Amino acid sequence: MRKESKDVAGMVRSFASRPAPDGGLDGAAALSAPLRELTRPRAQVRAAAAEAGEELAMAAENLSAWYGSTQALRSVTLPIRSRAVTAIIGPSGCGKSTLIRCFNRLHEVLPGARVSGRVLLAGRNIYDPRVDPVEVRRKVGMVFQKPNPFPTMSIFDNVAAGLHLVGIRNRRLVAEVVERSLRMAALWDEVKDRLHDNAMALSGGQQQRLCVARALAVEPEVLLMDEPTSALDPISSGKLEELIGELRRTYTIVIVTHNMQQAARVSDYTAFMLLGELVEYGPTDDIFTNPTDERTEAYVTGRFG
Ligand SMILES: Nc1ncnc2c1ncn2[C@@H]1O[C@H](COP(=O)(O)OP(=O)(O)OP(=O)(O)O)[C@@H](O)[C@H]1O
Repeated sequence: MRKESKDVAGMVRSFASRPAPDGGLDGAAALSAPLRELTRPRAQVRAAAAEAGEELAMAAENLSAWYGSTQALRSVTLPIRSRAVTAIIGPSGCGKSTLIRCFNRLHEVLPGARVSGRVLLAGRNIYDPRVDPVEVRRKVGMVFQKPNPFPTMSIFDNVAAGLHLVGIRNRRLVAEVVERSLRMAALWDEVKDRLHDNAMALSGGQQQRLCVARALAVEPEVLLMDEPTSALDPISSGKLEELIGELRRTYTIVIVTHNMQQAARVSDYTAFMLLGELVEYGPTDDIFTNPTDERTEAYVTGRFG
C-alpha cells in the first residue's frame, strides 16, 4: 500500500492547476492560468503531486450537483489516481452514485439535473462546452448495480456493440477485441463455445462480467462501478472482486460500495461521503484503521449508516 501525506487537498490543488496539454480543450483557459492561480488559492501547490510521484486520471474540483432544487453534491474536490482502485463509501443518499454519474456526464441526462464545478480527465474539464459527452462516456465507462446486457443480443454482439458505435466494423478486428475484452473480464473460458447464445442465458455474475467486457471493449481510461456486486451471490461477487484486482493493473477504477469489507479488500484509496460532502479521502488502510475525522471513524466502525 502506498503511503502519502494527508494533504490530499494540496495534491488535488496541484493537479487542478496542471496546464492542459497543448491544443487541449482547456488550451484557452490555460493561457490565463496565471490569473486563475491568483484567483484560486487551490492552484498554488503545483509541485505536490509530482513530489508524491502519483499520476491522476481524474479529479473533481468544487463539484456540486442538483436534482431540481435538491442539492446532492456540495463542492466535492477529490483526486482519482491512475491505475488504482478508489472506493466511494458512505451512507445511503450521501451522493455516491451522483458523484460517479457526474464523472461521465450521465447526471445531466436527467431532466432538471445540473452540475457546477469541474471534472478533470487527464487535465481537461469534461464540462467544457466544447467537449462531446458521448466521447466522455467512451473514455469513462460504467458498470451499473444490476447487470444490464442488451437483452436481444448475443454474448458476442453485446461486447461488439460499443465498437460499432465508435465506427469499428472490420470483422476480424471486432472478433479480436471481443475475445480480448472477454478474456480481460475473466469470462472467455466460460463463454468461448457459446458466443452466439443470447446474453440473458448467462448467470447474473456472468452477465455482470459481460458488462465489464462491454465497457472495456472501447478502451476506456477510467471504469466506474456503481455497487457492481450488490445483485450478485457471494461466489459471483468474489469473482468480480478478483477481476477488479486484475484490472487495477491496467485501468483506473472507481467503485461505489456499501460493503465496507469490499472497499477494504479491493481499493487502494477510499473517499468517505456524508450528506453530499466529501468528509475524508486517503489510502484505504488509513481510512479504515486511522481516520482523521470522527464521522469517518463512526461510519467505518459501524456506529452509523
Ligand atoms: N433522480 C433523482 N431525483 C431527485 N433526487 C434524487 C435522484 N437521485 C438521487 N436523488 C437524491 O440525491 C441524493 C443523493 O443520491 P445518490 O443516489 O447519489 O446517493 P447514494 O449515496 O448513491 O445512495 P445509495 O447508497 O442509497 O445508492 C439523495 O438525497 C437522493 O434522494
